[in-house]
Amino acid sequence: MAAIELTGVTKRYDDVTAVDGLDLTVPEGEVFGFLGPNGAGKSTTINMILDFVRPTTGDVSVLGYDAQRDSVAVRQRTGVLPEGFDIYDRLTGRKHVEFAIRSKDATDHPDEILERVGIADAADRKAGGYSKGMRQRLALGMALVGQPDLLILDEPSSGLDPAGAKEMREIVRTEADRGATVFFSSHVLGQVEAVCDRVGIMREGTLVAEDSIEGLRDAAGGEERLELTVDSASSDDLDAVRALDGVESVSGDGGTVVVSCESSVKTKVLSTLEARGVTVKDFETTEASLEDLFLSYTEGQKQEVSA
Ligand SMILES: Nc1ncnc2c1ncn2[C@@H]1O[C@H](COP(=O)(O)OP(=O)(O)OP(=O)(O)O)[C@@H](O)[C@H]1O
Repeated sequence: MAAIELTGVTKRYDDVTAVDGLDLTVPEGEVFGFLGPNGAGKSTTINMILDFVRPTTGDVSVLGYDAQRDSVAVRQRTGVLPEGFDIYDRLTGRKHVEFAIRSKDATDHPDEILERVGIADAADRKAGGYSKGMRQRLALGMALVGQPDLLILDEPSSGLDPAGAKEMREIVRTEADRGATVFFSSHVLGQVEAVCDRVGIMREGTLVAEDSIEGLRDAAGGEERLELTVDSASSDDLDAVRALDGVESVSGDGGTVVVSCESSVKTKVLSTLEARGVTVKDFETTEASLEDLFLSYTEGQKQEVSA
């Protein structure tokens, strides 16, 4: 069963088509990064998954349920970090989490949740006084309540400092390891790269790419350059590397081997040399920039600077 399945989903607002014939399947247990520039249709898609917005046409199924008919069941098993999360200024962080626990009929301990998201120290402070990043951490904590089968995180890194963004990624991984599906949106590829199994890139309401990070790298042109320092490599050794699928060019002068190849064959290059008795003392790679690739998929649209 897919955790999320959208089939031919379109959402129109008067003359704006926010989402245009979208087909998207996210298997259970996957960490899926949903990317795209401002206005690409990410929030609209998330809102349709949660039945906050109804599609003009098409079907949305979530955790095996019809997103519209069974929206209560979907929300019960889903943890959501919404975009622009509203806090209750007068309530403490702990009260927020207690509220989430009650509304989900969950048994979590509020302090454990607050500890996980790094704001245990501020548990008894009114959330109105929290910084932007602390609010974001609180929202993430509330989403984690009840061990949801599906986590939907809309721009989870927004407002987080680098340490917070890293902690967020670790939490995403931990949740995935216990079997949850994680679907999160971002307009910064770098933030999802380290944690996603797969990404989808939206542009003007359609999915323009859907792949693993590795696959995206290959699509970036495969222009990865691998520079190896070896004890000695003969021309036969170089020929053996040249013969590998995905290797574009090989040059070398005995002590150095330079290979242009698809990123997926990097390890094959190393193991081929080592199997031939060549000792690899050191290596450096220059990777294709994913951010450049992301822009190549989405360019032509106005880009706002991300928060
Ligand atoms: N309620 C609405 N009424 C009219 N147009 C809307 C509405 N909601 C979204 N849109 C339009 O649909 C398009 C997609 O918006 P959406 O919020 O889904 O994009 P997004 O990818 O989430 O962008 P961002 O990264 O800025 O949050 C935009 O052109 C937006 O103006």
